[in-house]
Amino acid sequence: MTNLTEAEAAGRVMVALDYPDAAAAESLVRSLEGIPCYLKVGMQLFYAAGPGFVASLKERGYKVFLDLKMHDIPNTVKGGSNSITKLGVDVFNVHAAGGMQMMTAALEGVEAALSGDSSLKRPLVIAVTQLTSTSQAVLNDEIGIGGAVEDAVIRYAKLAKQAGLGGVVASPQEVQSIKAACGSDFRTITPGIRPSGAAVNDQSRIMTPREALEQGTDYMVIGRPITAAADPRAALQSIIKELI
Ligand SMILES: O=C(O)c1cc(=O)[nH]c(=O)n1[C@@H]1O[C@H](COP(=O)(O)O)[C@@H](O)[C@H]1O
Repeated sequence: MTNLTEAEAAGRVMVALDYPDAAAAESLVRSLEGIPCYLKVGMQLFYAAGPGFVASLKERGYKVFLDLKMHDIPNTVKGGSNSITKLGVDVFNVHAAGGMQMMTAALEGVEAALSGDSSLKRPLVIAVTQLTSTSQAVLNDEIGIGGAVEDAVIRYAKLAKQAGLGGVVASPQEVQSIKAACGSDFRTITPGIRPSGAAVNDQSRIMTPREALEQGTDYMVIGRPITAAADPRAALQSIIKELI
C-alpha cells in the first residue's frame, strides 16, 4: 500500500504516444479518456503531426510532456525552448550532454517566452542523462565513456541541477542516487518501466512500475506496455492499481 489515490497514481504516469500520425495517437488518447495521466509527444509524432497536435491536446486540458531531447549549440537550443514554451507544454527536455551553457540557454529561451506572454505557464525543463537503452557495455565499449552508468548519470544530474533545471530523465535504478546527490525536490522522470512479464524491447535499465515508485521516482514514462497492449486502457488501469 502507498498513500497515493487513484488520481495521484495516474498523475505519475506519462503515456508515450509513439505513433506515426495524429490519427493513430488520437485513437489511443480517446481510449484513455478521463484518466488524469500525462501524455508524452515524442519525435515520431511531433515530426509527423507538428505543433498543432500538441496545441490540440493542451486545448483539451491534457498535461503534456514534449520530448524532443534538444542537443545543439546554446543559441539554437535557446530558440527551440522559446518556441516550445509558447506551445504551453507542461514539461520538455534537453540532453545534459549539451553542457552547462546549453542548459542555461534553454532556460533563457523559456524566460524570453514568459516575459512576452503573461498567460503562459512555466514549463518544467528536464535533462536526459544516459538513455535507458544504454547498458554498461555500450557506455564503456561503444560510446567510449568510462566508469559506471550510474556515475555518468549522477554527473549529468548534478550539472543539470547546477544549470537550474528542475529534474532529469534517467532509469528508475538511479533515482535514489540522484535524489541523494541533487535533493528530493529535484524531479526524476523514469522511462525503462516494464510491468513484470512485459517485453523488454530495446530498453536496458528497467524496473516494474511498483519498484520504480518505491525507489522514489516522480513520474514514470510508459509506452509499449500500454500502447501495444490489446486493451491499452485496461493496461494503464492495471499499472495504476499496482501503484496505489
Ligand atoms: O526522454 C525520454 O522520454 C526517454 C529517455 C530515455 O532515456 N529512455 C526512453 O525510453 N525515453 C522515452 O520513453 C519512452 C519509452 O517507451 P517504451 O519503451 O515503449 O515504454 C519512449 O518514448 C522513449 O523515447
